Amino acid sequence: MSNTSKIFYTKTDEAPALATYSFLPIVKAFVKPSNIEIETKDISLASRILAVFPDYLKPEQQVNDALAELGELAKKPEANIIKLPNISASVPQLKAAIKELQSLGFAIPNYPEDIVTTEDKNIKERFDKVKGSAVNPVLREGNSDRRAPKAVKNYAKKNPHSMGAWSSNSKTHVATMDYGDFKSNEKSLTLKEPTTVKIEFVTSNGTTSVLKENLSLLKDEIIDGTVMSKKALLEFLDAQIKDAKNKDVLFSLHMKATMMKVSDPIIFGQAVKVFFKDVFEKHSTILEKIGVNVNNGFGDLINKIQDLPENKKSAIEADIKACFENGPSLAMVNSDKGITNLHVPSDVIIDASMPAMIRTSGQMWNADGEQQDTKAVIPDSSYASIYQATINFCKENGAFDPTTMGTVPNVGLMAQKAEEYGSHDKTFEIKGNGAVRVIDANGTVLMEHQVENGDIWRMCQVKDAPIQDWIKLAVNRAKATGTPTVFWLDKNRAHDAQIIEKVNKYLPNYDTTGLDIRILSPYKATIFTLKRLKEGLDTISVTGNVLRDYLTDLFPILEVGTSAKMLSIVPLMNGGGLFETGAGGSAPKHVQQFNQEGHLRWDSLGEFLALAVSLEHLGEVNNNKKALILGETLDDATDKFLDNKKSPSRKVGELDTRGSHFYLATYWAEALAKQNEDTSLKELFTKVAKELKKHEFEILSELTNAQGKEVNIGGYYEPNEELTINAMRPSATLNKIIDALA
Ligand SMILES: NC(=O)C1=CN([C@@H]2O[C@H](COP(=O)(O)OP(=O)(O)OC[C@H]3O[C@@H](n4cnc5c(N)ncnc54)[C@H](OP(=O)(O)O)[C@@H]3O)[C@@H](O)[C@H]2O)C=CC1
Ligand SMILES: O=C(O)CCC(=O)C(=O)O
Ligand SMILES: [Mg+2]
Repeated sequence: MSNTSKIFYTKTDEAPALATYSFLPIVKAFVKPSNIEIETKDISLASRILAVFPDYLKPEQQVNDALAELGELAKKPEANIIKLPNISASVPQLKAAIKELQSLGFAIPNYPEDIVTTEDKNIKERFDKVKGSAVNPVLREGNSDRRAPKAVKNYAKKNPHSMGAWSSNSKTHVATMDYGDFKSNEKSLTLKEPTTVKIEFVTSNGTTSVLKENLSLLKDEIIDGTVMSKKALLEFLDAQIKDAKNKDVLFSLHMKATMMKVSDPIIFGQAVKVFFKDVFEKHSTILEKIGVNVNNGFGDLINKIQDLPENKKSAIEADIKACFENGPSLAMVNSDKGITNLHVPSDVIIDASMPAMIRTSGQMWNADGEQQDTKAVIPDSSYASIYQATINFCKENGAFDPTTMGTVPNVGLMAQKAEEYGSHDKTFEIKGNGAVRVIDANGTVLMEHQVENGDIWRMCQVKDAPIQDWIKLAVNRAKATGTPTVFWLDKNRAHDAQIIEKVNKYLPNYDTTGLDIRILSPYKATIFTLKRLKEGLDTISVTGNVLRDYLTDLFPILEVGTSAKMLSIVPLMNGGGLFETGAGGSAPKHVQQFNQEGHLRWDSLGEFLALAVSLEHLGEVNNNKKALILGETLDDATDKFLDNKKSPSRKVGELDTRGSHFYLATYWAEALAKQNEDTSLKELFTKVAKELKKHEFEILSELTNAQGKEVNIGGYYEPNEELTINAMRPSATLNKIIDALA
């Protein structure tokens, strides 16, 4: 079969991976009679680790590099990829996955703590390919169009999720730097000609080292360079820790250590060191000796001191305790288990963590498991103002009301590793004092920053073709909806000023008569958008890559309760389609509940929406009528699914993900039975719908019986296939109907 009638479906991690074991057999069975093939590509963390170590594995254990294959496919017109959320692994997660794989007999090496030999270096380089956000940037060969579909909005209006009330006396606030950070030090320019640059570090005594060379840049590409001053950062963190104590609010740090996998773990580590300053000052020698790496969080210290002799360990523990007693209270990730905001850099990820706080009356959880006002520390000031503006708005106006509020779709500049989210291979922790220079092929210094030991210097890029595509997408969405459209760009920020020039250059290429398109700074755009939002009015946000990420969690979480219900389309620049399932992540908390109680609360609405647009794309590109019918009927089924409230419940014993899939299948079959455009599909699915309906009670009781007990699927990162299938497909009656179709 040619690729043209093929949809690629990703196997990922955690909750969406579990859901796939239940949902994918249904999908495969429903599309098979129309000769549409679904091919699974395993891009889970475990599979990606195995893919980089073929030489360490037995031949039968080796796996293809499915991510690289999909990355190539994304550049071709025939691409039709459904992408579920995956783990962007922090180092603690990587280590846990490695340990699990080793225990299953895969002889992969350990993550090297210290780089001594060339082999260590080689191993670390391979793991670095897997670390952090290593999947999405590879597949995102297009810009992003994320919005809440009408049916989802209407559902939320009729069935509002809970929203914590806001008090005008709330002490919650955002703390961000006002000098020395990435925003303040940014320099930016647009290249007039193509060139190749190198990045050099020249120490104050004149020694030069090359940080990166042979970086090819295109004509009209925008590049930025900037630096986060370590000195300024430490001063800021120290002041905020004291201020949190004085104001009696929780101290919380909100970073994107997964996507910004070089800079943000370092900043996270600095926060750990400042918070536990006395511990690190008093015990520096021993902590260094046992290899504590604060970039992996406070949890790394706790883990590593476990092996110390009892007297040394208890001395350190006593000083930790003193830091807790003398410092402000820390926001908690899990109060019962004593896991703080500073334990693991991937536990609190800003795009989801700030909206969760705003939805919860601006509060986070303290060590006693109670809600408390919070200082949200976001060191770099590039985007922090949008959260402060939202917090101010909630203090003045109270919480948003999901039954009346408008919606904020997003058009995001994302293609080809745009902006900060593509900067990790050009981010460096500077060792010494001196200057960092970007030098072009003619030897001209394009940019230069004075730096000090420990500063973080980085360069970002964004090519012209993605910017043009992004502006076109924004105009298309504005035209399709007639909704006011705001480019969130700050003329006083170096990078944004360059982008604004391009917007002003390319926008006149379109007929924008009657459209309301404006450019506002992120802070002003937030206020403009929030006022309208409260009045029930919609506003399209057109943003760079970081705000795409932040806003497509912030607004959906406020509007519809979760970003998992977003339609999330990436029209690939070469004509293909990448369909992301929602805008959220892989919900590790859902796996905890599933393991403990056999109840999975993962809502697959994002998968339903993505599959429908994927089928529609397949139908349009290939003139495949059956695919179009499957897509349309799936949308009808999703509407009915929402109307009948068949989303998973949070409570064990009630309908969970598996039961929700049964209902979706039933409604999809019914919609196929009802349509009159294709008689063979009509006949076939009339029978399927009848069977599903007839056995509803039996199927539901089989699914409910599988709940209420611990579930062991033989692994977390690499669960056992058979155990997982059994756990996720526990209804023999349902399986029989689906398998007969397949
Ligand atoms: N596109 C991608 O590949 C993305 C991947 N990630 C990765 O996901 C992991 C977790 O990130 P995190 O910041 O915790 O964010 P998540 O979005 O995964 O989870 C936060 C919370 O959102 C709610 N939620 C998310 N998805 C669903 C869903 N389908 N149904 C119901 N509720 C949902 C859950 O709330 P509740 O617990 O209240 O039910 C969940 O605990 C990380 O490894 C991160 O790197 C993150 C973002 C995008
Ligand atoms: O790739 C990642 O790590 C996160 C992606 C994300 O949060 C998003 O696209 O919204
Ligand atoms: Mg996100």
